Amino acid sequence: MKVTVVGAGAVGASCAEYIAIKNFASEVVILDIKENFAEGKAMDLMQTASLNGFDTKITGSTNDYTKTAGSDIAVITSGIPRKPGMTREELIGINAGIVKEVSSNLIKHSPDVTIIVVSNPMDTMTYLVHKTTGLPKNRIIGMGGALDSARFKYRLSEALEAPASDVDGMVIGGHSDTGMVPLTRLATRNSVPVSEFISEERLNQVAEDTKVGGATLTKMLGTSAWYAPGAAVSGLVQAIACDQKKIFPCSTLLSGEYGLDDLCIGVPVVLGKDGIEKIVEIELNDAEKTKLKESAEGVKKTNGLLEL
Ligand SMILES: NC(=O)c1ccc[n+]([C@@H]2O[C@H](COP(=O)([O-])OP(=O)(O)OC[C@H]3O[C@@H](n4cnc5c(N)ncnc54)[C@H](O)[C@@H]3O)[C@@H](O)[C@H]2O)c1
Ligand SMILES: O=C(O)C[C@H](O)C(=O)O
Repeated sequence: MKVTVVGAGAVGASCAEYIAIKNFASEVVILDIKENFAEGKAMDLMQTASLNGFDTKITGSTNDYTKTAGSDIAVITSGIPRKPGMTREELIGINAGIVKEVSSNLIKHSPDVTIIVVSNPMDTMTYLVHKTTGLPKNRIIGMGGALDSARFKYRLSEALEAPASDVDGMVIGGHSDTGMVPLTRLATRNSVPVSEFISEERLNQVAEDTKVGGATLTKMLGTSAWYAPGAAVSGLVQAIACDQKKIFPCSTLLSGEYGLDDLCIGVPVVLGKDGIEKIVEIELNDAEKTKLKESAEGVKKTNGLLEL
């Protein structure tokens, strides 16, 4: 199993590190445009192999896509991150060109690749890859919901004073400060609805904190987060590489599911060797349907800024 990670920055390196530590891939290639940067990150990571006990071979490449040839999965993290006070949508001007060029280069050398899009604004970048590459829809996956759901579980665990491993919950909708839809009604602590443990007001606070999870960290760090994003991407890569058939909320092209059409947005999907093997349509209540519809309108507005 060969995995390419484009972008050797904060998220790309974190993602490569988690993939290696989980030890399921034979090879990870990291590619960046900055001279020797990916090679340096790869060497530094390889020097953790004996310490962390993995056999994955990690190599770096300065913009040489021949080294990525035959990749089964490619992760696109190249592009600029936001700074405090910015929205993800403001990154579209620079990142759209980068994502378009990178996805085209990847496919030239790996025609059967499954692409995971991370660069922001992620739902729109995922849609751009659909519009410009012609890859089948099951092989284009946007990562946002897996991260947002992890942040939701973190906030729930805080509110419940329980370990995150005891908590389950999912965030659907667009990966934006206003568009996320944390499904509080369906969140559980060891199968018990969380509403049995905390007030509606506290649960609403959990949802609001979840939605601004990325912005909160960007304010604290001066740039956006990387550990949880890297871990979330590695979870998707592992689900595909190991044909796990796990459900994650991912950004995928909808054609009527959830009453939505011609956009990529986060909904639950089954991930396995064929990428997105199924879109799971769960029954939403009226309030959730309205929030998802509003979120979709926001994503479509950003998609409208693309020069296709
Ligand atoms: N979807 C998500 O959940 C999520 C989470 C975190 C970050 N992000 C996004 O991921 C992106 C990367 O964030 P980061 O913190 O790693 O940024 P970063 O600046 O640390 O790294 C980005 C890297 O991309 C490289 N790059 C730029 N243009 C390139 C090109 N054409 N080809 C190859 N490499 C190129 C840069 O040289 C840099 O090393 C940002 O757009 C950020 O908003 C998304
Ligand atoms: O917040 C950001 O801009 C980066 C990423 O989308 C995140 O949620 O951490």
